Amino acid sequence: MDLFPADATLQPIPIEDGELAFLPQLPLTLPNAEVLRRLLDDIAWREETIYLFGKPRKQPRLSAWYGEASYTYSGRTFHPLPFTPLLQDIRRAAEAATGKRFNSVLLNCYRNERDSMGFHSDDEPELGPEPAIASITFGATRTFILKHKKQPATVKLDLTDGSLLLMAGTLQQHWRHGINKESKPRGLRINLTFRLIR
Ligand SMILES: O=C(O)CCC(=O)C(=O)O
Ligand SMILES: [Fe+2]
Repeated sequence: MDLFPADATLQPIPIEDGELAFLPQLPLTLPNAEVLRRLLDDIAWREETIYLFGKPRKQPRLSAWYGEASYTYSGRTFHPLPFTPLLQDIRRAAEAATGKRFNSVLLNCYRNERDSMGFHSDDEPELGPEPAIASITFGATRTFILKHKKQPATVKLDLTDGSLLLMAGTLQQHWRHGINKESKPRGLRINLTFRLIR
């Protein structure tokens, strides 16, 4: 009997200038499909407006913040909603799988293949210089793309249903990441990025 099957422990993904590790299935008490359904129904999803060169634009996805610490973003202070029992369970599982501590979560809902996330680094000062961020996916697979800031290096990872990707070390200093729109039909996907805000 294999007591430590490879897909039950966090596997490092070799990458220069940062740390990445992947767990194909985060151990949870509920099946992934049930977690997806509850997150879709229970989270206070918002379609945020962003201003691009002064013009209002709807973000191409739904989002929500939950947790125990307020945070500042683009000069505004946000007060997240308190963790729900399900989010507490997922946080505990993420902490057990990674050995890191988290006190807030950004949720993003990609309704179909047209929803996306622009390239960015999660490098807000309140996350600290080497933040550990646990990215957990439910539902459809989408390709997570990392682009190095100084070199022509690109890394693509398929983030599958129930998986956890840990970003850590100097990754946010050296890489941007995002989710592109796709032309092939994709179903609903919910991603949670757990963070520690100081
Ligand atoms: O949806 C994803 O996999 C990426 C989410 C992300 O980059 C973020 O929440 O900062
Ligand atoms: Fe991010």
